[in-house]
Amino acid sequence: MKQHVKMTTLLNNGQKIPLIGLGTYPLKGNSAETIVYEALKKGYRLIDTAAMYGNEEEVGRAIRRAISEGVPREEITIVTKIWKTDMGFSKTLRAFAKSYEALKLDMIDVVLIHWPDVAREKNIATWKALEEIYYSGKVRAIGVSNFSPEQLIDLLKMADIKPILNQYSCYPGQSQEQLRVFCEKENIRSMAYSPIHQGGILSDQDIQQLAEKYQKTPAQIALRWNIQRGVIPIPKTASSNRLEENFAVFDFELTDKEMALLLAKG
Ligand SMILES: NC(=O)C1=CN([C@@H]2O[C@H](COP(=O)(O)OP(=O)(O)OC[C@H]3O[C@@H](n4cnc5c(N)ncnc54)[C@H](OP(=O)(O)O)[C@@H]3O)[C@@H](O)[C@H]2O)C=CC1
Ligand SMILES: O=C1CO[C@H](CO)[C@@H](O)[C@@H]1O
Repeated sequence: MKQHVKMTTLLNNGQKIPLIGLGTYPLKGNSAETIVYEALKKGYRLIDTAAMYGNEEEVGRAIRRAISEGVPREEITIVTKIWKTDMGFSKTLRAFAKSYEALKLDMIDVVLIHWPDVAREKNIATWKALEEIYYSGKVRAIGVSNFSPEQLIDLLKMADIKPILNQYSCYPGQSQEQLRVFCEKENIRSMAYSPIHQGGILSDQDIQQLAEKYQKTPAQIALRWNIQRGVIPIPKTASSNRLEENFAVFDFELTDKEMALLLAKG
């Protein structure tokens, strides 16, 4: 589990980001803190949280503890998000201040708009607030989640800072290929939530056959598929064993034909 140092890619601002991370919804309290700490000790370097998850304090505590025990802060990417009800310029500034206070890390690596609003003006006002937060020096990068190509095009028209990434649901069966290609063309990194479809891909027969071929699990096949197409998966688990399983995806490679087979699922 110590391969993390090379397991990074670059974002459009030159910032390094790991190829896989840990999701934390709906973990709270001790279970959130324990699994985040354990993940960092086992080599994970990307942690996804959000104000809406109600676990930023625990996540921050786990990260600070791992850092105090020698995990290099500069290797860690912490992602948090501005929730729907906190959108708009001043509300976003206030929401970020709360997240910043809860996480208690001097620098937040990535802050995302959690969901686009139907009102274009609200997305713009929220983005302008994120830009102001970026200029304040408290965040390293800003991005979005659940944005379509159309919503991204709209945002890009008025953005002084380009979104660093777009986090959306993505697994074999919901490849979101059009969105992925759009993001790649715009140099916006794709990040996959629900990368194993909350367990929904485990019984897929093609995935099971590939798992057998590579002596891997179906979850590992689904995670590897996203990694090979440049998408960063953030599987959630509360289990120590699955934490290790989900991270052990760097010792095999799917063929082009196998990549296409999984892509064709939708
Ligand atoms: N931006 C957004 O709007 C959203 C972001 N997210 C983020 O993405 C993360 C991941 O997405 P999520 O929806 O949780 O879905 P996932 O696809 O990560 O699935 C998580 C579920 O799969 C189980 N699981 C994990 N690993 C394995 C494995 N190797 N084998 C079998 N089962 C496994 C977990 O159970 P167990 O814990 O028991 O292992 C859990 O029930 C969230 O935690 C959150 O951080 C999620 C939804 C929306
Ligand atoms: O991040 C999230 C976690 O899961 C929730 C329930 O599916 C989503 O609504 C939310 O976007």
